[in-house]
Amino acid sequence: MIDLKLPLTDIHRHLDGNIRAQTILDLGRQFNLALPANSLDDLRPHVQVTANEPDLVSFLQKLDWGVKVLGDLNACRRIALENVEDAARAGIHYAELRFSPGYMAMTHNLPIAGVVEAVIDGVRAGVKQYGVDVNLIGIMSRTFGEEACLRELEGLLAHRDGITAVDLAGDELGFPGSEFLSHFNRARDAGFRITVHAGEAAGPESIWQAIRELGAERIGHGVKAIEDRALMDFLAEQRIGVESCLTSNIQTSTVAAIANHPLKTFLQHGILATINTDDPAVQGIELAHEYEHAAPQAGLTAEEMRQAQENGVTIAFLSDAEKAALRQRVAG
Ligand SMILES: O=c1[nH]cnc2c1ncn2[C@@H]1O[C@H](CO)[C@@H](O)[C@H]1O
Ligand SMILES: [Zn+2]
Repeated sequence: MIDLKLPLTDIHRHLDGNIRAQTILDLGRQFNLALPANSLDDLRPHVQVTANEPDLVSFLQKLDWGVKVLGDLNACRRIALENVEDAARAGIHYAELRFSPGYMAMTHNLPIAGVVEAVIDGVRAGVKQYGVDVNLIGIMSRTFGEEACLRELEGLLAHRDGITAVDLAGDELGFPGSEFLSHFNRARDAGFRITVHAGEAAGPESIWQAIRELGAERIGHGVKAIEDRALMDFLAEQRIGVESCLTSNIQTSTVAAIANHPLKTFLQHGILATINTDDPAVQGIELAHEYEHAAPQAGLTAEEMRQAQENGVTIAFLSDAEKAALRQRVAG
């Protein structure tokens, strides 16, 4: 259940994992691309999870059509704007939208820095139009290797002022964090905040690595921390935030059954864990579903959900003044 007196945040939400099926059809037509289907109903199984996937990498393939239709920078701007509209419709007050500019640029060989600029521009227009607060997180997609990630980082650095943080996402098992030390050194030198997808496909050692070697202040998913008591203590003591995404973890087969999701244990352990979507359009869910269905099924009490909602403001990549303003705006 969502506490209407508190700000509603979604701080783990992939902009390029939330491209509307209708927009994929529109852009496919606009750029004359052969799509796997020509109607919404027929397209849906190609771009949305219909049954749980066997693993993370299979799940991630569902995002591919969304970026394959990004035929020019205007298309990137469009999906950024629509993402802000979607966040507003979901009742979100503050969103951190993340995107992988190299992944978006890949199919049509778009300039990566141009993609970053177009996303920033579309989000700015959306913020004005829909009144949601948004910060952007730039993703380096580990799936495509070190050099591709370096090009993403450079595109993000070219628009440093429009980007709040950087993240590492994609195939965690195939591309361990240890391959990206220099990327994160540069990102930290540039003053970016740091969050890393870790402990989703790989084990607790991947979370330790993200914190100690990449400088992660927050962890995306972090599910496998449940296997390491010392790590859970460390996350709580050091106030390292955990961005939980309940339905996503079921759909990627990271967690076998929702009743066994570790979020409740994390909260009981005093970890600053939060409730987020991940890739709403691909998953076929919105944030309300996570609070109203997934979280109760994961065994959270109303008080634990309230705590998770509160944690969303606490660990947001905002200044103390911005957090206070956000609370004030919602409390009215
Ligand atoms: O749940 C997830 N875990 C790991 N990586 C993800 C997840 N969802 C999306 N991406 C990755 O993020 C980039 C697009 O923003 C892509 O690299 C996509 O594979
Ligand atoms: Zn994610």
